Amino acid sequence: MKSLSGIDAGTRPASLSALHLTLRAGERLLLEDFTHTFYPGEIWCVAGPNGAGKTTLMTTLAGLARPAGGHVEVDGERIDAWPGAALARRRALMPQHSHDAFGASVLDIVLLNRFPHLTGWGWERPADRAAAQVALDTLGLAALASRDVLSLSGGERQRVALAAALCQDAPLLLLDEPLAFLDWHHQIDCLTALVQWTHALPRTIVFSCHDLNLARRFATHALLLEGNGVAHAGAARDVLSPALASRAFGYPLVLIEQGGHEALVPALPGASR
Ligand SMILES: Nc1ncnc2c1ncn2[C@@H]1O[C@H](COP(=O)(O)OP(=O)(O)OP(=O)(O)O)[C@@H](O)[C@H]1O
Repeated sequence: MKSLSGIDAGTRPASLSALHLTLRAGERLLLEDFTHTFYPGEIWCVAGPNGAGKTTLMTTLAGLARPAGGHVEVDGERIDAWPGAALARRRALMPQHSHDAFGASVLDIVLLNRFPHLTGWGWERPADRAAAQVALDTLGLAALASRDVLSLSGGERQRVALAAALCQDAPLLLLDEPLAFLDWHHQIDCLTALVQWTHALPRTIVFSCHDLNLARRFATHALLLEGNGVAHAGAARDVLSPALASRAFGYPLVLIEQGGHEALVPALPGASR
């Protein structure tokens, strides 16, 4: 398999592996015996209908939830064997929801994610402030650095959460619906920034997303969960195809093409496909 970085998967060390992973929600089987390896330079979109298990998978891949079967490895080591601070330097998780219990500046909120890099008394160093500034600049948030996070709009707060995850400077980023609350312009800006972020080291990004068209455009690969134990993994355009997406979402989708653009859209009732 080749990624956008142009490096053969076989010659690179794996960032993240799922080995015989089985996920359940109560009695419901979400994912069964899933084995896959994620490599640097790859941007994976996790897609699937509501309740299919995207958040459950992201949380499990981050090592914050135990799978019903199988296990996860980061850099070839079982995730449950990693010391917490060392793991936090290797992988960052942006959860689906973030709650602000108290007011603080945007810069301070982003700086909180430098905790895995702090040493001694735990005071941040110039390098930590520089990393926070880079993350804010990357997401076009520099002008908001001194604003109280409680005064931000939902979309601005979402971008701050993404900046905080970038500031952690981990080579593996797990982002649960990073585009929620964002308008199209900001969705595209964020995805463009993530593509550049991925190629810089290179890093690996796994993000969940409901917009199949943005995923087809920006992700190198896709993991489509059907929510019944079945998952499809591969090149984004192959996996997010009309046939597989129609099956996963339980609604017929068609691919329309115009002037080099492609879009998956719900089929009109009664229209020929
Ligand atoms: N603690 C829990 N106990 C029982 N069921 C749970 C629990 N947490 C999640 N679930 C169920 O697990 C299933 C998968 O949830 P999950 O949040 O992973 O789905 P998702 O694909 O991220 O959904 P969405 O697109 O709506 O965000 C859902 O049916 C949910 O109700």
